[in-house]
Amino acid sequence: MSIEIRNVRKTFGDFVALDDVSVSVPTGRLTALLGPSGGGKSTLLRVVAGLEVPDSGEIEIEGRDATNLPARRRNVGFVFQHYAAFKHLSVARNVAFGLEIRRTPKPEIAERVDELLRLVHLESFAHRLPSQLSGGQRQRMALARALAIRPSVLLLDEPFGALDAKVRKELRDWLRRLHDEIPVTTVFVTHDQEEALEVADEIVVVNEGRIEQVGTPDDLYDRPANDFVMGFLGPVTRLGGVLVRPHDIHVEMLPDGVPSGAASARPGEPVVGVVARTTRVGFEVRAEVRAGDEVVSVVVTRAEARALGLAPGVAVRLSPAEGASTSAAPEPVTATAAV
Ligand SMILES: Nc1ncnc2c1ncn2[C@@H]1O[C@H](COP(=O)(O)OP(=O)(O)OP(=O)(O)O)[C@@H](O)[C@H]1O
Repeated sequence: MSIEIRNVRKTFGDFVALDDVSVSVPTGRLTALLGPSGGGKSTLLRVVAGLEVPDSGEIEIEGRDATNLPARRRNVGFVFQHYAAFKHLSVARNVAFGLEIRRTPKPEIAERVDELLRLVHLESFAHRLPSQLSGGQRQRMALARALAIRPSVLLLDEPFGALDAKVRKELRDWLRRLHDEIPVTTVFVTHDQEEALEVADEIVVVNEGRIEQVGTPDDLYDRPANDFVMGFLGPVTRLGGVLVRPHDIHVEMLPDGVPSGAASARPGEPVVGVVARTTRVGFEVRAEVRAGDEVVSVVVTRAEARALGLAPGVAVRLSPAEGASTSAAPEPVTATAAV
């Protein structure tokens, strides 16, 4: 394991930002800290970087106790959402900065900067000032700068958060490829579940100062440890007392309508209801089915919707599809999330 976080507690006044957090970050992997705003992701990253001192607990980096090491001696590279470049220095000098303060010999610096600028596809921008770069290019420069010192771990705090959706997506793909090329142990913070599912090898779900679950994207999506993880990783709907993903619902038509008294199914049993509304979004059809007191969200493909004759007013029987992940749904108020 590259980073071991053991029983870390961090408070700000009365507020508990991290509550006895323990997690291991595997070597050479791309790990996402995922969770809602204010959950403690950035605080956890900052504790690992040495920018925040925990009240108690331990941090080990590459087998070495780093709990009391200052940030500059932890050999970590760090990139923030709003990257502060040296405005008056060229891109190349910004990338070289960490090496210059470490008194690395000049020819070695020049070679390393060339290599890094090639890696982040900024070789033709070496002599520009940061203000002459786009937001995405600036974040790539920030990554090159963080990598310059050959850190044993790379910590990224919402590195693409401030960019527009298209650039964000491009950078996300690029980060995945970059990591495959140079597999430095990398931890990045995101509140975007799609970003975590797409990019990370491993996801740590952080909420209210605690770890909810650690696993691969598949583990978390298919085998969520609890309702929170299930709801956070993708849309869920309430179906007869359980939570299920809207596309994991098997739909059958009831040509004779809803049998009387059939709406009160027990948890886990099929539910019958009437389609209230259908909406086509791209290749999907989303349907709202009114079943007793519940409104169930269902997603099927256009072809399925056509084959079934799914339309407002028709009666259907709904059940979790084979192999669907389900979870108990204790709170009707929050159970039906937007699809
Ligand atoms: N220096 C500080 N002083 C007081 N409270 C703080 C400080 N830093 C963080 N907090 C609080 O700790 C909690 C966790 O913050 P943190 O930034 O770690 O959350 P986060 O999960 O990264 O959220 P976001 O996605 O919004 O950045 C928040 O409620 C925040 O207000």
